[in-house]
Amino acid sequence: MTQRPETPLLDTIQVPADIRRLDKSQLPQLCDELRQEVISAVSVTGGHLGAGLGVVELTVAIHYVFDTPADKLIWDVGHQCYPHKVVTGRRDRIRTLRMGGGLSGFTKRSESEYDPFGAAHSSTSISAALGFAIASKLDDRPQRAIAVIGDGAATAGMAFEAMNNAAEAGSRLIVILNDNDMSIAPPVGSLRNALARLVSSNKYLSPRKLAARLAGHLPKPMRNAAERIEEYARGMMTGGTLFEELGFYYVGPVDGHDVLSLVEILENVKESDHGPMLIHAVTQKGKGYAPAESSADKYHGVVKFDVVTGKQDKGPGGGPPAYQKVFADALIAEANADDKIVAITAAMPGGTGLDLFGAAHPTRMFDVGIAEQHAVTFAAGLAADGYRPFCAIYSTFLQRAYDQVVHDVAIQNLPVRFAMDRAGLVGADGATHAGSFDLAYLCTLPNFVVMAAADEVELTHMVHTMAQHDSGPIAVRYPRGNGRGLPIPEVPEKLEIGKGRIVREGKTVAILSLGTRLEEAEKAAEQLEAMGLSTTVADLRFAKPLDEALIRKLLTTHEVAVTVEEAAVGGFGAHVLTMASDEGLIDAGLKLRTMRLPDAFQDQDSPAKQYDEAKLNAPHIVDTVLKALRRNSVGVETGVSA
Ligand SMILES: Cc1ncc(C[n+]2csc(CCOP(=O)(O)OP(=O)(O)O)c2C)c(N)n1
Ligand SMILES: CC(=O)[C@@H](O)[C@H](O)COP(=O)(O)O
Ligand SMILES: [Mg+2]
Repeated sequence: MTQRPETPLLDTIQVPADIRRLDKSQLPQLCDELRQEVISAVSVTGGHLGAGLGVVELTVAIHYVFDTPADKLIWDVGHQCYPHKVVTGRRDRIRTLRMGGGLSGFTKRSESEYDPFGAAHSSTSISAALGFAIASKLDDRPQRAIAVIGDGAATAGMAFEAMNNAAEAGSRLIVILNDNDMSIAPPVGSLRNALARLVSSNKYLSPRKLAARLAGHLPKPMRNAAERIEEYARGMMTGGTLFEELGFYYVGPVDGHDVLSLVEILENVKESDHGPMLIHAVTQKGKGYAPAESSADKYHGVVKFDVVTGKQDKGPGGGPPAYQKVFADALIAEANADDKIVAITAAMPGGTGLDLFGAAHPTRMFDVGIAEQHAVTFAAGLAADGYRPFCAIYSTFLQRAYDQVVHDVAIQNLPVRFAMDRAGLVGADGATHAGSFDLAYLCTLPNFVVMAAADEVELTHMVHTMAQHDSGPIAVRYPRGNGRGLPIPEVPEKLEIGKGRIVREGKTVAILSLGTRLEEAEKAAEQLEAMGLSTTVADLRFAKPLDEALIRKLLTTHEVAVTVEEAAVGGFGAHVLTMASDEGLIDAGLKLRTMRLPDAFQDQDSPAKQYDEAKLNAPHIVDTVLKALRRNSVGVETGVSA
């Protein structure tokens, strides 16, 4: 059991008002204790550690200076919010982080009044904060909105869309740029270089110097030419010109770990009336925990670990490979044989496996930063000019680029390949990261081919098939986690587009599976056979185009047909139903049922528990069949239909 740290001062803190009652001189000790508490908690829960350690001082300083929850504090992504949760009435539950029934791993409105806005997908904080700031302005309330956005999240277009509008908010909007020179991987692009120049070419701004500047600073409209020259000179010197031109008063760079200096700077900022302020805080991801500070990823995401050694409990190892590795290995093999294959990630090289691809083909891997919309249209441009781009974006994050998928890829019928990892339910990250909707949002698009891999062998075949598919857009989905331990074929098959496969022959019941629910479908078939119900299991492989011949055969030769998919309504099952209805296949009394994710956002839990809750495992498949056949749980006729 991890020894809990001694935290005598933190023990006196329930909510931020308790922090505000402290003497300023006590804040450094509070930060130390808060940091130890976060390390201890995450060592037993796992989760996001590095980002939170980097904002301990910012958390304490912001809550000390601003009147939260009246002043709205919005954390971008929200993965760094654990220190915030400890000091906002949730310390007693902090060791339930990301567990079923426990605290969310991100900020969440339903969890606390101190979480005015939910997060998890990045780059939303300034837009949301602007909403609160304008509401406060319209109501003539004094409340401010403070957005804390990381240097990675700041690379997304949405952040600039919000900054472009920020002037509206006047002094009610404060943006704190938390610059730790890290995304999940090292950050990329020109903004990163601009920030690095800014930090390297300037000493930290002192509270006294800031106060002098603010005192001497005239409101923009009154500013004369001299003032403007001074501002540009300052901007050039400080590099804040970019933000100044976007309408912010740039304050920085400041030391994001000097809590007393932060407090004074924030107090200056709070009193200023110079319009939207952008404070450039320089921090260190993983700050204060040596194993995190010294690791390449700064312990961005960790499993349970030993606090003393930092050693993570990753299990015995040697099990089946993660799907992202299977994907990467397959793509590397294709790229070895075809120099037109390129790969694109939106700041997720490790999670997608493209870090492996980049090691093998460094000139053909592109990390565009947190910029999914750009990634898709960038891929479309490459495809339009004869390349074979593989856009590897998690299912949930691809949602952000849907118009680019429709407008730039589908309508133009460009051969962009989409590798959608984390399809289906993802466990600890909860509803914001579930890949529930990609079948619904892609299968409705003309020209698209949409596949779902049932296991690692199928994924290998599908990557090969995608590499050969030049006639239009094609996507494959596969889940978070590891394969079934099946041998990966040396020579992958090129699958016939739109053709599924029978994996088990039967007569009475047909289970039409799409994706990795196949394993549960096969278990269900065993259970049904034991009740005397002969069961066929098919892996349809393609959600679009459907294997209509196979579906027609199954639906006209079995009494019951059940579709199963790890996706929300509107995907595979819906399209099978549409086909069955169009062809009158359900007119003659066929019992057809679709099994899919519930019409609900499921909170975090283990994937197994989530799929049980979603009624998408073997017992529920059996139950669906028995109810359709009006049989009880042991398969005996009851005459009662479901
Ligand atoms: C739209 C979107 N794309 C990708 C991610 C995955 N992601 C989570 S945190 C992160 C890096 C964020 O970097 P930064 O904003 O600098 O925060 P830090 O972790 O450095 O504190 C990424 C890419 C996401 N949450 N949302
Ligand atoms: C906070 C965030 O969005 C990422 O860190 C995400 O949690 C990664 O998900 P995986 O752990 O499935 O790669
Ligand atoms: Mg960062």
